Parts: sequence; structure tokens; C-alpha cells
Amino acid sequence: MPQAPDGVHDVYIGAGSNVGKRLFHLDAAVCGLRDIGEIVQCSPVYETDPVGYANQDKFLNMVVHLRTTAKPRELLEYLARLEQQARRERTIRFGPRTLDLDILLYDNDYYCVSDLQIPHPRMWERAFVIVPLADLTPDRLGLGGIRVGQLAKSLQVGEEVRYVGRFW
Ligand SMILES: Nc1ncnc2c1ncn2[C@@H]1O[C@H](COP(=O)(O)OP(=O)(O)OP(=O)(O)O)[C@@H](O)[C@H]1O
Ligand SMILES: Nc1nc2c(c(=O)[nH]1)N=C(CO)CN2
Repeated sequence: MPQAPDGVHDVYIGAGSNVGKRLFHLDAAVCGLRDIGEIVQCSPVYETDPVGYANQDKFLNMVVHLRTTAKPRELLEYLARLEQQARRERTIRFGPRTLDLDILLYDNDYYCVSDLQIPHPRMWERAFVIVPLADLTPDRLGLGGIRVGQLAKSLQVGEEVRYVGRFW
């Protein structure tokens, strides 16, 4: 894939929904992201078992590759606005939500500024992130220098991630 021009950043965003019309929320998020950059590619959508808090419905998860001039903080604030538009309510930690948008990767940068950490601190242990990320960028080096595609293979063993379709 050709490199992004100067000032344009390659970002991977994780999206999840398990409340209401799940696909509608993911679709709205992708449309919303178009206003802050160019969508390079969307992963397939996976239906996944809830992680972290079991007593909730299954999620739909996907990853979006976005090219944007937005800086990390500006992007985080924009994602929060998209979550608000989906009427996300914050109740239980790791609990149900109409829409969750996380910045997974931002170029090859590391950020750790109070409420913003990139790469996302819990992404490497989450099959619902790594499997769709591996669909987009399998050769990228992940935690411990292991390629994302390789990480995805080992995660699939322990956790079922079911492919349900492609909508874009
Ligand atoms: N890379 C990141 N992407 C998104 N939010 C982040 C990131 N790093 C830190 N945060 C912070 O995490 C806060 C809580 O996010 P949120 O309520 O979506 O958590 P969660 O979805 O319940 O859990 P998780 O972050 O494990 O997915 C956000 O307000 C944001 O400030
Ligand atoms: N399968 C799945 N489980 C989750 C998810 C998610 O997106 N998918 N998000 C969570 C909160 O960040 C907690 N648990």
C-alpha cells in the first residue's frame, strides 16, 4: 500500500456495538469517519462473544483504516462525538454500548498522555480487535515483535469469532 502523504496519518480504529441496531451503529460510525479523513479500508464485521463483562449481548466488531490529518486528541474528541450521536450511555465498565470507538494505532507512534494511550492498552489481548486488524494489516508488527496476522491465529484458538458479512 502506498505511504500516506506528509501530514496525513495512518490510523486504525476499532468499532464495536452490542445495543440496538448494531450494524446501523457501525455503518453510521464509518459514515461519520468519512468527515474526518479518508477511509482506506474496512475489515469484515465479526459477531463476537462479550469480553470482560459476560452478562450482555454479543457484539459486532470491526476495524477501520483511516487516513487523517487530525491529531490524536482531536481524533479522540471526534470519536466521542460519534459515540454521543449513537446515544451511548456509560454504565457498567466493559458493559453494553450502542457504539464504542477506540484509536488502536496511529502511524507507528506511541502516546501516553493522561486519558489517551496509543496503541490502545488492551488491544493485544482482544481477539475482537486483533482478528479484524489482521484482515487489514497482517504484516504489521504487534506486541513482542510478533506480526498481527500471527497473533490473530493464536487468538482464534481460544475465542470464537464468527464472520457475518461485509457491508461496505
Ligand atoms: N486509544 C484510545 N482510544 C480510545 N479511548 C482511549 C484510548 N486511550 C485511552 N482512552 C480513554 O479511555 C476512556 C474510556 O473509554 P471507554 O469508556 O470507551 O472505555 P471502554 O470502552 O469501556 O473500555 P476499553 O477502553 O477497554 O475499550 C476514554 O474516555 C478515553 O479517554
Ligand atoms: N466482544 C466484545 N467484547 C467487548 C467489547 C467489544 O467491542 N467486543 N468492548 C468492550 C469494552 O471496551 C468490552 N467487551
